[in-house]
Amino acid sequence: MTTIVIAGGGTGGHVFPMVAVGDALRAMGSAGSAERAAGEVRVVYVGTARGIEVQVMGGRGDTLELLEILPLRGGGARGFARGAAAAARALPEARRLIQRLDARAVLSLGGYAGGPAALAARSLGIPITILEPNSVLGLSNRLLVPFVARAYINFPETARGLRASTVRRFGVPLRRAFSRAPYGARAGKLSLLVLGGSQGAVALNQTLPRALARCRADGLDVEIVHQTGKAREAEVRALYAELGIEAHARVVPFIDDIAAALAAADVVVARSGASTVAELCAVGRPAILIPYPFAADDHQMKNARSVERVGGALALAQSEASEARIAQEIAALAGDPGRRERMAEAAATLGAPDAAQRVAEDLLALARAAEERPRAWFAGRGGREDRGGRSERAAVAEERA
Ligand SMILES: CC(=O)N[C@H]1[C@@H](OP(=O)(O)OP(=O)(O)OC[C@H]2O[C@@H](n3ccc(=O)[nH]c3=O)[C@H](O)[C@@H]2O)O[C@H](CO)[C@@H](O)[C@@H]1O
Repeated sequence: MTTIVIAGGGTGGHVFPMVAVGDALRAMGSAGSAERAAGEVRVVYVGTARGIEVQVMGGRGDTLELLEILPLRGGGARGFARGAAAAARALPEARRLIQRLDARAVLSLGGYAGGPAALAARSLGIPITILEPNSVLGLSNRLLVPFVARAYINFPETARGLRASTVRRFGVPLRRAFSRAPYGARAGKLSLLVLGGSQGAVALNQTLPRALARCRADGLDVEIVHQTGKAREAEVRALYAELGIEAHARVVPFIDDIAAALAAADVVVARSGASTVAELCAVGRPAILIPYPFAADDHQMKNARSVERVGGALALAQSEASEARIAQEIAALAGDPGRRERMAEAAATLGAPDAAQRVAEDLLALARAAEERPRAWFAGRGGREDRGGRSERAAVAEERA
């Protein structure tokens, strides 16, 4: 059996690609698959108690191991120092965990747990890889760059600063449900889907109801499905009611089946987290993207611009995204089904629904190649020295026995 560790977490943007790769790996190791002959595949997720991995992986019955780690970003210099100290303390714990799991490869998505789990594995001579769905490498993945055997990326510009031999541009791994859905642009009623990312978006919660009210006051037949984020639905529902348009708005905190919601939408108004954008493109829907303005290195704007450049979306900075402007853009799209159709087509050119499968295949090949090689090969490249010619794994197995 080959055990692969997928580490990271925090928000949906980290956790859902982890799940996507994990499911693809398991499918490859299950009966009926060509890779099955080489043995079963076990996937273990490593995260922290603070992220949504606890709910997501917990809800799916996956194996999730938790490390105790603090964020490096967001608390200023003192917060960084505290986080770095906690990460350093987490290393021995992570090392014991990787040894206990007998992991053959580690994939880090960044987030709190990704760095320590991957560094621990590297120190044991186990190949490590990173996955970066955004155009700019996250902090924890950036620290791992010198040690990685592979960097799975989505945007071409992410390759800058990475060793070319390690780069594989497969896209953002998506859960299986996401695939191209035919787009029947028609005049008449417009179904709008508002997505605030895994946590919802306060700015969209405040602006979209008012924009919808304007559209309807101007005689447009627009209906809305509005995802608000946890514990925000009551206030958003109240706003639609106050504006007298509650009959035209379905307000929900979270949507379990985003693929179906996208397929049912004529136009999507959304934040531009990497997975949201990738899912939009995989399904092929026109969008108005309003990036979260405080994302690290403004990466959401870069995500949005990449779709805008091919003609699949309109990217609106939050400072420009007034209710009047949004209403105006919705009206323009409502009145031009041909344009919407072209945007849907354009967005779909960026779709990569097979990214999870491609990452899984490459990762498994890497793990199996490493299994066959003496551990000293890795140790010679910066990993820990082999003990007396025996592989580290053999030494660990002996210690355990
Ligand atoms: C505020 C912030 O820093 N956000 C970051 C976070 O966003 P966030 O966690 O919002 O991530 P994404 O937009 O990338 O992905 C959201 C994921 O949650 C799922 N989903 C969302 C809502 C819902 O109701 N149901 C549901 O299943 C989506 O289908 C998607 O798979 O991680 C992304 C990936 O690193 C980054 O690009 C974002 O900048």
